[in-house]
Amino acid sequence: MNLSTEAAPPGMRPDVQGTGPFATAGPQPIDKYMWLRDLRMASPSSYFRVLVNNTQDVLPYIYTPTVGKACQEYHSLGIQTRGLYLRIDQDKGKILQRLKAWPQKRVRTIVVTDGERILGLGDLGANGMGISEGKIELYTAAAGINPNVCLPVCLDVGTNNVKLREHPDYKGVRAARPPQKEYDEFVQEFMEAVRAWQPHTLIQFEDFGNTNAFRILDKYKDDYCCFNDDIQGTAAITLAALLAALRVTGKRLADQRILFLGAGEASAGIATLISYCMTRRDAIAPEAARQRCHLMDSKGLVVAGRTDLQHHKIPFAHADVPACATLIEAVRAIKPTVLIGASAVPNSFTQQVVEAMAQLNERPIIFPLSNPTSQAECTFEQAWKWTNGRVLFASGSPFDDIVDARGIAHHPPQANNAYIFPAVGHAAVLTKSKHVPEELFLVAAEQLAAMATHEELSRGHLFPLFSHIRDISASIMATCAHYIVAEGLGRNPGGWSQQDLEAGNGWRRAARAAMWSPPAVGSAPASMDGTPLSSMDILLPAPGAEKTPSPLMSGELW
Ligand SMILES: NC(=O)C1=CN([C@@H]2O[C@H](COP(=O)(O)OP(=O)(O)OC[C@H]3O[C@@H](n4cnc5c(N)ncnc54)[C@H](O)[C@@H]3O)[C@@H](O)[C@H]2O)C=CC1
Ligand SMILES: CC(=O)C(=O)O
Ligand SMILES: [Mg+2]
Repeated sequence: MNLSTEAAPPGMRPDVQGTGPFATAGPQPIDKYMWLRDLRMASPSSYFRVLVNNTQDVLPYIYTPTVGKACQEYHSLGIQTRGLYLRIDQDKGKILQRLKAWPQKRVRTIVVTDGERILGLGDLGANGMGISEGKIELYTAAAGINPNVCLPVCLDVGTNNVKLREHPDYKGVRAARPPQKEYDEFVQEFMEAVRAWQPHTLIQFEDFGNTNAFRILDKYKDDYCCFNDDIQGTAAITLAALLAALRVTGKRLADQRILFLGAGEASAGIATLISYCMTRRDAIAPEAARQRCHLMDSKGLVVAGRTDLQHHKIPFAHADVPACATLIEAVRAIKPTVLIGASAVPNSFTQQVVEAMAQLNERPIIFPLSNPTSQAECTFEQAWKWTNGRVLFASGSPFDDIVDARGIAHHPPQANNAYIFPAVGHAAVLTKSKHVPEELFLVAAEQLAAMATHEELSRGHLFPLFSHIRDISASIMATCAHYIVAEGLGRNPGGWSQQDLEAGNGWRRAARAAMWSPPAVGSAPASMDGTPLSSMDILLPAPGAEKTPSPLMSGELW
């Protein structure tokens, strides 16, 4: 549909600074983002129908890459957030009080950021709320968590982004990030307050800077139902992509040599899970498995003897490789079968690097994972061209299809943790899991890796398309929920007996039944657990808005 010819529905912002979806110049992605936000406020049922029925089409607008731009401009977009800000200068010592005063009385899923590392865009302070909002929408769209029980949170502890915090429109705390002790006390107060307020709530840490992310995860992972999406969710999707690629090449995981550009949350998380998987699948020793993973940071290859290494890099500091300052040197020294980018350095997978990978491997596996698109290490087109179409590719943000000389379209798979976290998180919520064990990410990855059909694999699709995400999530949820209960960490989903769960596809049916869906057009807007959708202040539609036909619902999306 052409939004530029549509009239703005009543109650909706017609435009953003004159370039909106209804302007004659045609809508920009950020306008579509704003339009969807407005639709959510005006008519939540319509919004969730759009999201659930068109997830793949809408994904680039509510999520990467557009959410990156939205976070960069959040302070000047006139956004009214539905999330909860907790400010270190005003709410310290009063977080529980704030939570108890919040209009949602039942919350089961929280995505929380402190805004320090938003995608590959750096410290965006309070603007990071946009990422918590975007991720929480995917819990509903992809895994059917009732939106009434979802809460995006931003811990506003200040920002070291001086330009942003001095901007006249910036609404966050206008101070530098605090010292670690003060920061840790604030996070601790938040964790305890959430537990006191809502004991069975899953907490997803999102886009924290890596100096805090690893420490926070280590501190809370065994005592709280929580996980870090950038470390653990990313690990699972990347392992899934790799295992699916190996279904194409027919090679063993333990025979791979994997080189990472970037040695932060994503890379360390992926390398840890891959090596763990090697020990489980191919029965090799943990040390030998880690030897197959090589990380590069901004100072060069991570090798034994370097004295400047953060804690999370040390397991991957090997003695049997030379110090390499550049990626091409490292490719020549290590001869990787797999090249993974999680550096947020655009164009770092140069023609020389990609061609070297193509010389070393019949089917080079190349995953530029950095987000948003502007930070990707290379594009699909480049990887395709420089390997003569032999690449097995997956990227963090979406790229266009390539049509080859025979007219066959090749769709670049998206290796984004959005395939994983909604289902893993919903499984933890459904079973009231005490915590989120590391093993769950392995279970989820193996499940997803097996899903693409041989026909899909032959066209480079490592996973089924995101348009099937609810089916994908149901399978992952079922396996994860089963695992949690079998390990004694949680309980059977409410209303399901052991006998029902063990019969036929019992766990899958239970997962499916737990998925909330928006009400059909014309029916009363009620949620599956009986809570009226309109009972929550944040989701209150404008009077009569439900009757307004949405142009988004009338046919093809943009
Ligand atoms: N596809 C997906 O699902 C996900 C993608 N990501 C993306 O991965 C990127 C990195 O995220 P994190 O690991 O969490 O960040 P991080 O800040 O923890 O790590 C970044 C790493 O890149 C390294 N680096 C920076 N400049 C470099 C250079 N010139 N050469 C080599 N290494 C360099 C840094 O030293 C650091 O080790 C981001 O763009 C993020 O959006 C992160 C999580 C999930
Ligand atoms: C996808 C994601 O979590 C990130 O880029 O940070
Ligand atoms: Mg993230």
